[in-house]
Amino acid sequence: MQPTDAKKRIQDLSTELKQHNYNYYVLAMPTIADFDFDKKLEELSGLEKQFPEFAQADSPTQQVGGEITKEFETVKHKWPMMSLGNTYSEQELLDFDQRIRKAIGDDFEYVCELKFDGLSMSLTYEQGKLVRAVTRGDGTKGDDVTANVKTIHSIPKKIEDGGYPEHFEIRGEVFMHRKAFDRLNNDRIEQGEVAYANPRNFASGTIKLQDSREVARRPLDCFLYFLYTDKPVFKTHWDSIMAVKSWGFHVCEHTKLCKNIGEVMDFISLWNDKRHNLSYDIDGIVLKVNSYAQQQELGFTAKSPRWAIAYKYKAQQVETVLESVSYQVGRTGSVTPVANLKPVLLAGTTVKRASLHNANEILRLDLHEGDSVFVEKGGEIIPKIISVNPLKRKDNAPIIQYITHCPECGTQLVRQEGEANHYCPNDEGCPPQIVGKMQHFIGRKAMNIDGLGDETIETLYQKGFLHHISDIYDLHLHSDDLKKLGRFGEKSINNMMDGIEKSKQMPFEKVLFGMGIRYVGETVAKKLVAYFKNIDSLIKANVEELTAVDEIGTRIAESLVEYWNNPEHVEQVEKMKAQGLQFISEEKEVVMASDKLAGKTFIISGVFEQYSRDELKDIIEQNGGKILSSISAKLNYLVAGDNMGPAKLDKANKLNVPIISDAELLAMLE
Ligand SMILES: NC(=O)c1ccc[n+]([C@@H]2O[C@H](COP(=O)([O-])OP(=O)(O)OC[C@H]3O[C@@H](n4cnc5c(N)ncnc54)[C@H](O)[C@@H]3O)[C@@H](O)[C@H]2O)c1
Ligand SMILES: [Zn+2]
Repeated sequence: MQPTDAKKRIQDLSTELKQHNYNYYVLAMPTIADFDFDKKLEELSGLEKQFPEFAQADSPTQQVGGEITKEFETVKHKWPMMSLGNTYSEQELLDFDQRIRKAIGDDFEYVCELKFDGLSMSLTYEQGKLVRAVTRGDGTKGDDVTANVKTIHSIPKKIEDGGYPEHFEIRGEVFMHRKAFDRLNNDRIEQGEVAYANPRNFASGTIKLQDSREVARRPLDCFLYFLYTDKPVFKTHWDSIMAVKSWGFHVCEHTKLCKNIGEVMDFISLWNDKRHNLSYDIDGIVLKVNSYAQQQELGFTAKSPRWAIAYKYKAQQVETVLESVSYQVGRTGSVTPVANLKPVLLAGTTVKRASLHNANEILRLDLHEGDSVFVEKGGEIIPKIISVNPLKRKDNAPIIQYITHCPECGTQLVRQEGEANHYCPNDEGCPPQIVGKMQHFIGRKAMNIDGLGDETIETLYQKGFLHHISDIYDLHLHSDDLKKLGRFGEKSINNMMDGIEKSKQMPFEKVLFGMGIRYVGETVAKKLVAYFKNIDSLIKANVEELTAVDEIGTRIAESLVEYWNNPEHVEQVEKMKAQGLQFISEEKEVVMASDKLAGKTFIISGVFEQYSRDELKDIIEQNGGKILSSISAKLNYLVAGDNMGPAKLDKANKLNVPIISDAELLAMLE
């Protein structure tokens, strides 16, 4: 390669890889397979060796890929959190073993561990108490996510028995079991939210949430695999890990002490098959030189220890033929293209379909009719088309054109600026949307109507009884016609009517969630109801007022405004009000406890140990205080808990707003 070309390639690769790092670590939404990422990184590393004059100081080859965020307090790591060298080749593993032998001789052992596919976490314990949890961040500094990590059950908040050092740091991988991922991700898809591609991304996205109560709802687990102490306590990694286990930490039972690289290879091939039976994802094996003294002799590179390496499994791939592309329309109108494939066996199951995600993905693949495609089942649960085999493309094969009109109702599809997905806007006339909305409404998490199921909804829609959610509450007017259908007995019709009647008592937040407005999931519905109290104020609210609510961003706000812009939706609400559904939150009667806070204004931010934010809000209001929606010079107090965003803190400081703790707030009432 010519120097000018090399210079350009190095620049391009660096820029591209930095963007991928951002997508992966910060957004938890990568757009490229790990294998391709690693290949590009390897190419960059090779070029930098050949042309060191063009290597950038902040090259992705020299730094851990993550970043610290603005949302959490930044903490400097006492011991840097590094990456691991990695390889996909057994030959390179043997080379690694040779290098070690050259440096320290033949007398050493390896500890082999599974390489859990999650995110690394550093936990600090003092006197046996968990005092801090910090993400890897950029390797030197990380985000303080203690409040969120405290919700993980398998991490001890306090160690019971003695025998542990007074101060220690322990590191491990936070991850989500596949079952929990499937369940929660399906909920997201149902609510029209962006789905996560795999459990790793879900875990990583979860740890960075601002609301610890939401984190607590998403079950995470953690395996520990490094111990750091000020004074040396153990001689080997193995001994430290065994001790850690005896203190009550979760250490993976498959960790194995290996005498030589041969035993390591056996471990690798054993887990190549067995990994599919684990309840969580691993993406490889980590081997670490066991003795601490030998680790010290070997030392570190800029980015990773020389005494450890990861062997990564290549995701299994097969080649098959694309038979057709079909399009599914979901309850929220979102259109998902699906590739129908010639059935093929992959990682133990027959694969017939693969998700194509959206129009961009079809473009990225440059997909043509009848193409031969490579399909992969990696961390992703749903198989994915990785690439096309251009050699097998038939001459004149037409390119796959994304549909312009809804396959279910013929309406022209829309695609909002900045969004990847197409939508069918005809939510009042598109069958899967109409039926899907009603099924969502009666579902367990929404109105939970007994005596009415998904199939009945489908039938009643087809027979012309149901079109809108509100029609459910008119069904009692048609019980004779229902009997005539011959499908339902008297008893089941009575049950149905009972269930429908009872559901009128369901609280406003369930009704709002049940309406199935795009991006308004359970939590969002609760927040909106707590803030606006009744549907009329919610309908009137503009984007600015909506985003003043804790955790409501512009995407949700715009979706709501757009929804209420349709007069049919407002009419529906009026009809359901008349039918007796709840559109006002049951006001907790404010019993004034005192007027000690009269005339004072407050904002509550962050996470508190003893109270939820709502509880603190009640306390303030019951004592005559007022809650404001944004920080201004008018604000009297900012009540700050853990993990408050630094931007808020900054603003409060600039405006000289006093910052108080929950304890100080309570002291004002004494
Ligand atoms: N697809 C993308 O866009 C994209 C972008 C950036 C990074 N990546 C992927 O991430 C990898 C780089 O990430 P990395 O720097 O975290 O390195 P890594 O994942 O290759 O290895 C280091 C990490 O492994 C984890 N780990 C799991 N089990 C472990 C164990 N038993 N012992 C020690 N550590 C263990 C730790 O979190 C540690 O930080 C790349 O290999 C790449 O595949 C992908
Ligand atoms: Zn449609």
